[in-house]
Amino acid sequence: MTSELLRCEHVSKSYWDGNHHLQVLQDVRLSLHEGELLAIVGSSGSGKSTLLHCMGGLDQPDSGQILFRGEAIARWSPRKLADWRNQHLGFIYQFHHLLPEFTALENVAMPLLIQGQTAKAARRRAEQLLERVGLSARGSHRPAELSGGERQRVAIARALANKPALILADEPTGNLDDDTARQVLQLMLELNQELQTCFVIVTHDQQLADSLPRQEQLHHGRLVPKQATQR
Ligand SMILES: Nc1ncnc2c1ncn2[C@@H]1O[C@H](COP(=O)(O)OP(=O)(O)OP(=O)(O)O)[C@@H](O)[C@H]1O
Repeated sequence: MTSELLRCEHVSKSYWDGNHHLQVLQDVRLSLHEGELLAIVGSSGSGKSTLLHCMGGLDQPDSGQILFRGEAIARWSPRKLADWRNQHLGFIYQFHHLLPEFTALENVAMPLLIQGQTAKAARRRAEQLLERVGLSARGSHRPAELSGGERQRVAIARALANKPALILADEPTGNLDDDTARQVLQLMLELNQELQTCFVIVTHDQQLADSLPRQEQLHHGRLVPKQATQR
């Protein structure tokens, strides 16, 4: 059994919409191990993105806590939180969020340059990553010159640049046709196996979640057994 990477302990979160408190997460308890691949599934508005944001320290729970390798991230200073994100986390979004004025290679190299690597080292690693995601011939293309699936492959390569322990992916295939979505998902599964990088993949696609090794279901902000959402 590998050791625990991230734990959500009794995480609850609500938003105030001007008139009411909207309870978005309720007593979420979740343990993730190094190298795991987990799908978080649930209908629109069930709290999936909010939970992912809390896991990545981009949003704070009202109560409960998130622990990374046993340390409560809420205790960290904003600087430590930012350093932690840079060193240990990668993010993938539904819409790739690549920088439009930079090439695929430059987009992948960017986190490495920000981390202080030399231009040469960053370029070499970016080239290796683009090759791994099947895009070595596309390094000089800008995002607008790539297909949707290629853009997501670049986004995956960029998320992996810093060799993170954990990748948080919010509907990474939500904007792709079925075939391309399957290929992108397959790539993430392979990378999870090869690199032992832990992936959390948020999706509302039950079929996709069923093809993954582990899934947790959110229903009105609570983690529930799968059959409980089918009522
Ligand atoms: N910053 C915010 N302020 C107020 N309400 C919010 C905020 N962020 C999210 N919500 C609300 O919280 C609920 C859960 O949102 P969340 O984005 O986590 O759901 P989701 O399961 O990811 O949905 P989807 O699949 O549609 O992206 C929604 O009702 C949403 O409107």
